[in-house]
Amino acid sequence: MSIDFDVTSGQTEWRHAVGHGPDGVLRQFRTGPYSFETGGYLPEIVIGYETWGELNRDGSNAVLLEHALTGDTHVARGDSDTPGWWDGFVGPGKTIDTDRFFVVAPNILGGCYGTTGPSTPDQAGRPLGSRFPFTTIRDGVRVEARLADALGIRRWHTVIGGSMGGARALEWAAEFPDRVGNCVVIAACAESTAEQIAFAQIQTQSIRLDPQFRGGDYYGATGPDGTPAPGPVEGLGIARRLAHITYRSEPEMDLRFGRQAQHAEDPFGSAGYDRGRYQVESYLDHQASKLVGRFDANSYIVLTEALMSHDVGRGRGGAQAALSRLSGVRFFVAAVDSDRLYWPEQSERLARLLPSTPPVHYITSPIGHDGFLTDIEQLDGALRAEIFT
Ligand SMILES: CC(=O)SCCNC(=O)CCNC(=O)[C@H](O)C(C)(C)COP(=O)(O)OP(=O)(O)OC[C@H]1O[C@@H](n2cnc3c(N)ncnc32)[C@H](O)[C@@H]1OP(=O)(O)O
Ligand SMILES: N[C@@H](CCO)C(=O)O
Repeated sequence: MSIDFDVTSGQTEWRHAVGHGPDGVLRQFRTGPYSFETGGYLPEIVIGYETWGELNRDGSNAVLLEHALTGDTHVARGDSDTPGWWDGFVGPGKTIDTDRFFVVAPNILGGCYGTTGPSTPDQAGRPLGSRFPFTTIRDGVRVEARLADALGIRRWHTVIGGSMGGARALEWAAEFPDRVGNCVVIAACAESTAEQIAFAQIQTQSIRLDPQFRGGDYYGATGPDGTPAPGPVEGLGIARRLAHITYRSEPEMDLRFGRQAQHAEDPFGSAGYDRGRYQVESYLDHQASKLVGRFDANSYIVLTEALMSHDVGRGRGGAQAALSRLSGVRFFVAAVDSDRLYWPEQSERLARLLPSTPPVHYITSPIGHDGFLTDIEQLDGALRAEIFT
């Protein structure tokens, strides 16, 4: 499918300059036309990204930091007013020391934080919506390589990410092994498993089955009375509720919420009917409402399906063959011990398939998968000793 496309017609003032301005401030780069792995095409892809620190003369201190599913480019506060999602981990004197390293964090292809995605308008100003091509993690990496070229980075000192960010980091190593010095894969695996795909499918279906989804072309839609339609917020909210359960552990939820009512006066019928609200329901409602307020439903589908497609061995003779070729890349593999979405065994398997069979480092946390966000500082010592020496 060919689409006339003009990123300048969007609401955002697009910036074409490449390089870095103030730390932690979004910039955008036009990469040009792109043919997707499974056959789609767009005449222009823009990548939104933030940077911290200075690239040294030989370009050897560049770190690529890949965010997770609903993450964004704002990893650290930098010169901005807003804290980043890995603030304790990236910054002056921190594990990824921005006094020493030049850190680049791009929004993934298909996202909604500055990079071309389904909400990006075409030349006529109409969001791409359902016309946005099927996207893989590999597609995302390939367009990021163009950003690296433009920034003058031939080889990354390190590519690092957690969860989907870990899948992106691994795919970078497999696709461009001579461009990755170190690869840090946290709470991720070699290929999405049947269970991960199953959880993901329920999420994408809950959005698609929302009547407000309108086949993906819900932008600017109005209701029968002419007022703006809400978009598939109910479906997106259900997707986030389910996803969030997988991001947390059963013991943590039980300890935090148990069977407690959100309000002491809430009635609890003996059969669970005619009741008030359990605390955990209120918590999930809150997580849903927060995501709905900050994320585009089509991007959620595109990125979830990209993650379903994650398979480092696809087209490379399988995971073992693909990974066995990566002897020139130093790997650091980490898992969260209580993760029930990316089970530690999957990180152990990934490590076993790598030529160097590195040990798996553990984040010890009762939280579950989200421990790669809340407890990342636990990797400080090992990362300083092995990667950011
Ligand atoms: C690598 C990446 O790029 S990933 C992107 C990073 N960002 C995100 O993931 C954004 C989504 N956020 C999250 O997933 C989480 O907030 C994390 C993982 C970042 C942090 O987790 P935690 O600090 O453990 O947060 P937690 O799960 O306790 O949630 C706290 C929220 O729940 C609310 N909450 C707690 N109990 C209840 C309850 N009974 N009823 C309603 N709300 C509740 C808190 O008020 C708080 O609200 P706030 O976030 O609006 O301040
Ligand atoms: N909290 C993370 C979990 C997925 O890794 C996110 O929303 O992206």
